[in-house]
Amino acid sequence: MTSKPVDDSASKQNTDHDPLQGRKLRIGIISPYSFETPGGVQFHIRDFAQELISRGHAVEVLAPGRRTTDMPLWVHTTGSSFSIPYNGSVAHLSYFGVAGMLARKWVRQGHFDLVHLHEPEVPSLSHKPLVMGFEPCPYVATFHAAFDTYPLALRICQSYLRSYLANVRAAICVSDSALDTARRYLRPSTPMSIIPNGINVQYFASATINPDWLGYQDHPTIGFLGRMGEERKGFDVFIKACSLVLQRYPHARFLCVGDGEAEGRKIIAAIEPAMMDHVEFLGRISDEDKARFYRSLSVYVAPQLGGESFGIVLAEAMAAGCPVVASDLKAFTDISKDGRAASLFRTGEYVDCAHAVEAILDDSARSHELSTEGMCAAFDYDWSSVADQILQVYADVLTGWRLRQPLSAQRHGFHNVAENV
Ligand SMILES: Nc1nc2c(ncn2[C@@H]2O[C@H](COP(=O)(O)OP(=O)(O)O[C@H]3O[C@H](CO)[C@@H](O)[C@H](O)[C@@H]3O)[C@@H](O)[C@H]2O)c(=O)[nH]1
Repeated sequence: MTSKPVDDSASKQNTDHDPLQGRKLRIGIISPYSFETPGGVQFHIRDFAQELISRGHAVEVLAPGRRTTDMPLWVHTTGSSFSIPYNGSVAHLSYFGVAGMLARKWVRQGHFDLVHLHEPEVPSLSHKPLVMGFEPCPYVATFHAAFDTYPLALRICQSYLRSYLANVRAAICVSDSALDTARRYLRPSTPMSIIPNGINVQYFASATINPDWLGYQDHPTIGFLGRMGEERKGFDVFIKACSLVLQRYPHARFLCVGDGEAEGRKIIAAIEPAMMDHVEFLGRISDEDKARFYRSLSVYVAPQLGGESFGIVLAEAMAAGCPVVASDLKAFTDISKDGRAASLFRTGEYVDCAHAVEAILDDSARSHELSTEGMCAAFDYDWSSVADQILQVYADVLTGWRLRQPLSAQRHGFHNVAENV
């Protein structure tokens, strides 16, 4: 799946040239979620900010929660957050008290050319500048969420959100599923583009193998990565499938990365206690180890049950050349190029999942084919092209913004960069 404009008014995608023609921007990015816990949106914002900085743009990020020592200096935090269950996950947000005032002050003092809001429909920081009717520069929004069942709370708030999101000048949706979400809140006239999440392909492709995690012939290693305690991540499907694989491959090892070991153990105890001796919990690992993990596995399994807007984990594993077995969710089917770049099984069907894993372990040619196809497909998601596509949206928005300014402001060079785009 590559970037594509959703309608005629959507921005043109062009990766052949610098969309900003050499201009450097001051960009503010607001995350709805705390950076204290790992998550797809936070990783996306962090890596995109790094890509922009490497291209010479000035970037500041505002997020809920507290600062931790591993956060880059350009990440600013509100100092506190609260947790709520959201789309099958637990989200750490800032909304009440001084959050709105902080967000407004941060936008005003940042003197940004453009502010990029992530998931502005979520009651958190990225929603605040819109609610306050405060628009010193244009707002672009990225929609990440995909819902299997649309939450009642969001349905109730739909018309309220529609009125506040009217100030979004362009929307970016990470997939078709995220576009369905965005369409509920945005006016049809808002330009919307589908631009996927990004990864650094080279980082994964060149990671060194970890001999401890390396699978070989009759001793394969099969991996899971994600929050094990969240039902939608499908850890139970993984465990049940693994117990079948173990019957064919008694020396197989099952390596599990991510938060939620305690919940993971409870799930195993409840459904397949015999698997306890064969599952190894590696906990939350560094990004470097994550790349080495994917590089070393015989097979990576993505058994998610729903609520996945994109599936960044598939793209990561594919970039590392790891054969992937994934549930046939819409977003995963798109990334897998309809099953050519990853082997798909019916969502939730652990027997199918086990068969798909065994088909790869049984046949080295199949394993090699998936590895090669996956690596090729992963290039669609490399930051080099994903960032170009986002910058093209910025360029279009800034041009439109400049045209909206009174002639006197244009003449005096206000919104300096927009003027030159
Ligand atoms: N280093 C490290 N990274 C981790 C770990 N656990 C998870 N991650 C990383 O965290 C990111 C998100 O992983 P998921 O658990 O799969 O996604 P999510 O937070 O539910 O993300 C949602 O948004 C993404 C971005 O739009 C979507 O891609 C995804 O499908 C989902 O909708 C991925 O880059 C994944 O590698 C860990 O222990 N260590």
